[in-house]
Amino acid sequence: MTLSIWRYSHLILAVSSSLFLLVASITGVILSVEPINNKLQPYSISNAEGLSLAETLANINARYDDVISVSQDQNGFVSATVIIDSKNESFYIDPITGDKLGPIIEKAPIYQFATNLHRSLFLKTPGRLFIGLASLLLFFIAVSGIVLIAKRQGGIQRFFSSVVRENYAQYQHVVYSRIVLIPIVILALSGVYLSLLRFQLIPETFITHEIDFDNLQEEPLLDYTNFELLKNTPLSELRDIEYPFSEFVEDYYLIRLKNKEVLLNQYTGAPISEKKYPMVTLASEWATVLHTGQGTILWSIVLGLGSLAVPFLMFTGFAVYFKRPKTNIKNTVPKEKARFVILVGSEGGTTLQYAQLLHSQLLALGKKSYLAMMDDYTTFKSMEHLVVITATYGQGEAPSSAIKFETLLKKHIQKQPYHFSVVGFGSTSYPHFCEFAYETNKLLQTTPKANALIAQVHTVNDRSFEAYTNWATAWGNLVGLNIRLTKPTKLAEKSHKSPFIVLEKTEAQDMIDDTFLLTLKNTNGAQANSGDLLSIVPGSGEQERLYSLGKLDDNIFTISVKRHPEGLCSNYLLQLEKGTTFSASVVANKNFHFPKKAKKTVLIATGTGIGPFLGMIRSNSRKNEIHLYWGGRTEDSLKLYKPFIDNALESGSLTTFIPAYSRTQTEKKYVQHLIKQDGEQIAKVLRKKGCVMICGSIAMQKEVLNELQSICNRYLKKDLSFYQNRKQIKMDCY
Ligand SMILES: Cc1cc2nc3c(=O)[nH]c(=O)nc-3n(C[C@H](O)[C@H](O)[C@H](O)COP(=O)(O)O)c2cc1C
Repeated sequence: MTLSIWRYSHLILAVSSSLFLLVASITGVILSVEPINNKLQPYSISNAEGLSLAETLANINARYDDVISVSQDQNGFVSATVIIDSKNESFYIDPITGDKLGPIIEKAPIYQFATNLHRSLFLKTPGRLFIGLASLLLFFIAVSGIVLIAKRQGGIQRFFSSVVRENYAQYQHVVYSRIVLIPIVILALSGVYLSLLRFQLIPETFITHEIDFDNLQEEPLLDYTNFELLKNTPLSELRDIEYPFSEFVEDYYLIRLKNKEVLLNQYTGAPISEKKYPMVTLASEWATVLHTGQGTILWSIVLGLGSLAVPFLMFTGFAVYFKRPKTNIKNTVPKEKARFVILVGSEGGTTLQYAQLLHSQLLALGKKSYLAMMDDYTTFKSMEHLVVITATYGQGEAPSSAIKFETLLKKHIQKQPYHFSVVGFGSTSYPHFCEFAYETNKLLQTTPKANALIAQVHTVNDRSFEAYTNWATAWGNLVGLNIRLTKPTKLAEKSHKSPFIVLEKTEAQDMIDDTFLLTLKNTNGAQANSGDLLSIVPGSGEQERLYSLGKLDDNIFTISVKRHPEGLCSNYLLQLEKGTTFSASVVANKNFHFPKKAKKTVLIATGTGIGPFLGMIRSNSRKNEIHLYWGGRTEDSLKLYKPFIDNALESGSLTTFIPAYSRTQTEKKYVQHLIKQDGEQIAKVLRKKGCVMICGSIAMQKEVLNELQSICNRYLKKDLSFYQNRKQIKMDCY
């Protein structure tokens, strides 16, 4: 079944049962306190479990003349019903001394109220039916939830591997449901069972004894303390024992043990009848204990927490659904007439939102653009340009709107030639970054009539609007259109601007490879760490640009900037004078913070990617092992950072610095070559729970990841994803 079917089933089940589940779970939390409260009453006697039934009865009979019955409840509390002054009295007793301990616990009104609401909503039979159905739906919700988590995590074997955080509600929903799913499944199933029992859909069977009254003997007479069964059965096995009603031989001891019922001749102690409880009875008891937690504090707490989690999961689950972008598409141009066809592979709807920006812009430019999902692929008679924009899910799999794309692509061969371009939306936090986009690109390359406009897939990490718009502008140039996408407010992050003062700046004449460093002081104390991003908007109506921050001191940061000849932001930053104040905001990038616990870290960067690492190395006051691999063009390229690196090596905050220069020798050397060369040492870092951090271009990231994968295969016999999931590989590439 496809992911979307599971997701919709999960949602519909949750919506249809939400009110009942809310009532049942809140009352369930209240009811989970009752068994804990009961169990904590002082009626449990240590050492009593070792007593035999014969000893227990002897102790009680010695204290009371007329005993009617002795019982033991789920808490292990022993009670007796005796006649005192011609009146029946029931109370808890000490089975060793026979002392009266206290009155039988009565259900407090709050528990009585909660029980009625929980079982039947005070609606008697219809209420019981609703609650029974809600339990069944809860079971299906839990099962579909398990499937969804397994799919999201990339297989059941990775069920408990770390969850990629996309937003608060989604993260909490997945993390907490993994913890409470098992108790919820048990609660739901036992609830269904108890409802079926109540409606007699599971027939309750009762024990009936056949007694041969004519053959009951009074000889050989034995004292009850010598009855075999009473002597050999421990008290812990007892549920209750009813004494003979009279001295007639036809009256007997009725003994209910945990697994059977026995009738004992009161004179000889011979069993008159012995019957094991039927499976249904035992199953019903188990269902009751599992559902109510009676008799165990630990299970009651688990059930209480499970019940408490239900409203929380409902809340976060609905939040996930309502936060999901709307995905309805309205086309004004019929597909037969469209020159531009944009196909989207999306699951959560964000990719579609981005695609809609391009579609609207094309329409605004008077172009015939048609927007559809990848699974709507068909014959497009006038198509000249196909743009496929797709997310990746699972382990590099298609999102739900692109599952049939491959089949459809082979089925509907276009008559006219056309150009195609593929944009991949994904996240470098997942092991198979944008893999489905790469596969789609490969597929299109072998499709008749399809010609690549841009051979490479353009990847967009973590919905970076900047990365997307860069591609859109480049694509527009190739097709002769001036595409300038503007970030819709709904995609804009809410960030608070702070004033930053320029403390230091590489002078234009000192720039190497068009790169310069800016040292900035934040004057109103916005908190940031190395690896967080500085968002700068170079002019009103312009898109933000993000720069990775290196924290040099409290409120002092550095950014490493590559000037692009036409780059609005890089040129804006370059012309800032020392002492100038400008406005920017900090965007948290928690996944790219220096690891707190790792003793050894490998940092890999090219060009300006070194920026955040400068801050991380500076903060390494504990002198943990840090190895920095850096790729630049020539030795000259290092000039900007050299004083810093030399200083760090001298102070011990950096252990080794290994550069790769691509233009100093005839044979080009890149960081991935260094990684390959030092594979064994890097494997050791990963094995010792150390961390590898990568910052720089996506192209470099791809090569380095390939090398890391080979290192993991060769030295560690594990897939790279194993370390990615443990956050031992951290990346921030652009
Ligand atoms: C369950 C799940 C699995 C994902 N798996 C991958 C993956 O394997 N590779 C990748 O690059 N991105 C992966 N992503 C990230 C998405 O592709 C990315 O967030 C994308 O922007 C989602 O677009 P959509 O909202 O249009 O579906 C995954 C996201 C989720 C929620």
